Amino acid sequence: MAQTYKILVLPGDHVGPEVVAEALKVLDVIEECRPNLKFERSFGLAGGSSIDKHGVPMTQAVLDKAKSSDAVLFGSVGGPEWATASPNPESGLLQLRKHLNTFANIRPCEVYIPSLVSASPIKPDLVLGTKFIVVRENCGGAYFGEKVENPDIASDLWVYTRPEIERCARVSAAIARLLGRSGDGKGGGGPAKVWSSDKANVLASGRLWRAVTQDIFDKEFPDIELEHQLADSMAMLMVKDPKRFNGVIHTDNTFGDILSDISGGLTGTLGILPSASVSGIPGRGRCNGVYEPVHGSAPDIAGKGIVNPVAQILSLAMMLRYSFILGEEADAIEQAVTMVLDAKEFGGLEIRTGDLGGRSSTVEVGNAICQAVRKVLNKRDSV
Ligand SMILES: NC(=O)c1ccc[n+]([C@@H]2O[C@H](COP(=O)([O-])OP(=O)(O)OC[C@H]3O[C@@H](n4cnc5c(N)ncnc54)[C@H](O)[C@@H]3O)[C@@H](O)[C@H]2O)c1
Ligand SMILES: CC(C)[C@H](C(=O)O)[C@@H](O)C(=O)O
Ligand SMILES: [Mg+2]
Repeated sequence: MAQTYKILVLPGDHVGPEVVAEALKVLDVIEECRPNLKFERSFGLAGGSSIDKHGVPMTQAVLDKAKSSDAVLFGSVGGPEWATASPNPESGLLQLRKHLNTFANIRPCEVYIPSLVSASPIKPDLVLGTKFIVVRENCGGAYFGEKVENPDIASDLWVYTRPEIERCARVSAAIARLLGRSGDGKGGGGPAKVWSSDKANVLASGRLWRAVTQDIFDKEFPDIELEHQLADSMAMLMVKDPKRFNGVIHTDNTFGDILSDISGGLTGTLGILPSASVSGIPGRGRCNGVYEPVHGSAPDIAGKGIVNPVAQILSLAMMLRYSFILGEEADAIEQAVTMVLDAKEFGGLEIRTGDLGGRSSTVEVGNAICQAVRKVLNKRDSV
């Protein structure tokens, strides 16, 4: 009897549908190689495309469908044509995250092969070997506090409660254990170091963030090394000396948004950075989640067939790992991406999109990754 997983697919706007199409091809390959797994997919509108059809960026029907699914594969939303829409496309994504209580957003950044280094604007010896995972609080802070919006005055209440910080700290600790100090993803060398990033020198919410984080690590994770770093200097040091933060960066919603885009500056592109917004503690059984690249809808390159699908495909791998506990299949996707980026798969032929200095199309990269996934899984079966 096949194990069935229900996935709601929300491609969104602009490049969203282009990259989601490639991730779905990879899912087809997993099904083809693993006949005992079935990924039942339903589709919906989100963001601008939902505004155009329904007048709102997220309908109740889509929210209900998301809740009754095992996970959501999300593309990206927004674009200049909805710049004055109220509510705007982006608020649909926030509604979805809140509705599913995906309180932690896991955003890995890794520069692990020389061919990726060439795409980075940072000096090779500084950037090669960078491996950190931002764990961003995802359902609170300035994003979700009470808003005032008038023509002459506006405000966003940046509010955090103790339980909101505690649960995010538990995810950061779990990720530190899974990642391991050696960065092998299997917890090698004991838990990775956790850097908590805040503005405790200015913001009351930052002082609470720091105090609660320290409490939780003292009480529940005394074996994990924790260090606090102000978010502004962290942003500077991440660029100057990225490997300094190898480990886990535990931070609030706003700083997490910014620090995870700095990751894109380190890799030279957002096109390879995935993310998982999860509603539970990784490693402790299945949880619902929204799997979305860090990048947005990239209207500047949409419709040209040149967007990098890697971030979306790696987000799919995170779905398999965290929501479905299919670690082997997730590993296979990650390995396949490395094989393609590293030009190890196709006789040294460089298959990569323009953001990584290549000339391949979105579809060519997607096809190459599919082929590599097939190879990895079939090889495993024959061992
Ligand atoms: N998860 C989401 O849906 C999400 C995330 C971020 C931004 N947005 C929205 O996306 C829209 C555009 O935002 P933006 O331009 O500030 O950020 P963006 O992430 O869409 O693009 C920033 C730059 O990175 C490039 N880029 C992004 N993804 C790429 C990929 N996969 N391959 C190659 N190049 C890539 C773009 O071409 C652009 O030059 C806005 O409406 C924003 O609110 C949505
Ligand atoms: C589109 C927007 C709501 C979103 C965020 O700020 O969380 C995006 O920038 C991201 O990083 O996922
Ligand atoms: Mg962002």
